[in-house]
Amino acid sequence: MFKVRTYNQISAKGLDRFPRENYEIASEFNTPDAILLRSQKMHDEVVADSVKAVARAGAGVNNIPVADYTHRGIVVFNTPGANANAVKELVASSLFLSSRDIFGGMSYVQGLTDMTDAGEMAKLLEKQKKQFAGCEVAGKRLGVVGLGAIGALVANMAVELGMEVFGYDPAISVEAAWRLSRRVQKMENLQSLLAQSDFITLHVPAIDATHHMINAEMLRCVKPSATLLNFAREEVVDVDAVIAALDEKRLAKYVTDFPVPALLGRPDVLLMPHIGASTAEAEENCAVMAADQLMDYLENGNIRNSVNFPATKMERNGGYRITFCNENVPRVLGHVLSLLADRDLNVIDMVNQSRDDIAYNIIDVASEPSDELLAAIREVDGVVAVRSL
Ligand SMILES: NC(=O)c1ccc[n+]([C@@H]2O[C@H](COP(=O)([O-])OP(=O)(O)OC[C@H]3O[C@@H](n4cnc5c(N)ncnc54)[C@H](O)[C@@H]3O)[C@@H](O)[C@H]2O)c1
Ligand SMILES: O=C(O)[C@H](O)COP(=O)(O)O
Repeated sequence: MFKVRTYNQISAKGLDRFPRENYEIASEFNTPDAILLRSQKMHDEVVADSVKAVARAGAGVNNIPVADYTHRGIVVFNTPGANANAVKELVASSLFLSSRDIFGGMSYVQGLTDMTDAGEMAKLLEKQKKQFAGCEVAGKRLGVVGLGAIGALVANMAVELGMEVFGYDPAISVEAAWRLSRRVQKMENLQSLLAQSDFITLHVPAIDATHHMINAEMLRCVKPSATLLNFAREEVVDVDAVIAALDEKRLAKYVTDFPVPALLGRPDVLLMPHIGASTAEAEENCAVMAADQLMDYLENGNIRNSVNFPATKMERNGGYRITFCNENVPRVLGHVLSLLADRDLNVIDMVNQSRDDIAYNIIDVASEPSDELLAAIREVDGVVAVRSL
């Protein structure tokens, strides 16, 4: 029986993937085999040595101490692209909400509680509507920073809206480049993108390289009429620099899914409570994908969509499966294979993959590995974690 500890609100569709005859799912377990979460901050959480994997039902993993888990042999998964459409749709809404005074107009109408005569009201609205006029997004320039799962959808959507679209992503993957409309123009640097965009939308992960990538210096490049949209993470933007730019009319508007108190009460900001991925569809997609990846790892040792371990898959063709991960240094695999040979264990099939400092191995053997063998593997210099499946 595997125990999966959940944090946050995980879609029931995802939880239903776990067959209850093999899995116990609960938000309280002292020694779970795996953790399934969304935005729960794990940096200060004590995670038991029993944990073999952590699945993030979502994209961003900055809430997880990934490097620490890697050293402990804990595989961290995420669900690339599973919530991208939800974010794209919120960005589309935000383009419209920031270019037209939809909120202002709606609250003005709702405030006319003293009116009783429909004719009078219609006359008043026709007279007052000019205060809520705005602009169209068609024909405007959108700069998309980060062209991964979300950025590419946003860029393509904006092309369809008739916008002129520019993209900046120095590390774009081949698959992401294939997904991108040919009408998205490639920018060589962030400053050039910022200088010509009417709207700038950020879709990069929160990593060291993107910390405060929008800062005072970068904000000096933007047009005073520009709107900045941040649906990526709070850390990507230096919010003090944004407030200074808004105060000095060097930036027109800031729209973000990551509000801080200093932004409250300003007419030039639109603040949302981190709802980019909060649709039934996205929550379901993420939870199902995360659950499937976790089960394949717990039951078969296969790794798909991990952010710290190499993608590894080996079909099961009978026999008994041993998996182990080790520091990515010479002789560890050879040493483990010699332990198998010493015990006359025949290898049916094996795979060895590495990623940065970590290596991961699946070995299928003809007879059942003993506890003594597993303990001997665990003792090999450089081995971090061993399992028999
Ligand atoms: N608001 C929300 O609810 C919500 C929902 C989903 C994701 N997110 C955030 O959006 C981020 C992106 O999600 P995704 O699914 O598109 O991820 P992704 O990994 O598919 O794409 C990220 C892209 O950013 C690019 N990139 C990295 N560093 C860059 C840099 N310095 N400059 C320009 N581009 C850079 C990468 O090359 C990649 O193409 C997530 O990491 C998460 O923080 C927020
Ligand atoms: O990185 C993500 O996937 C989003 O920020 C969504 O976070 P959530 O799952 O907490 O809504």
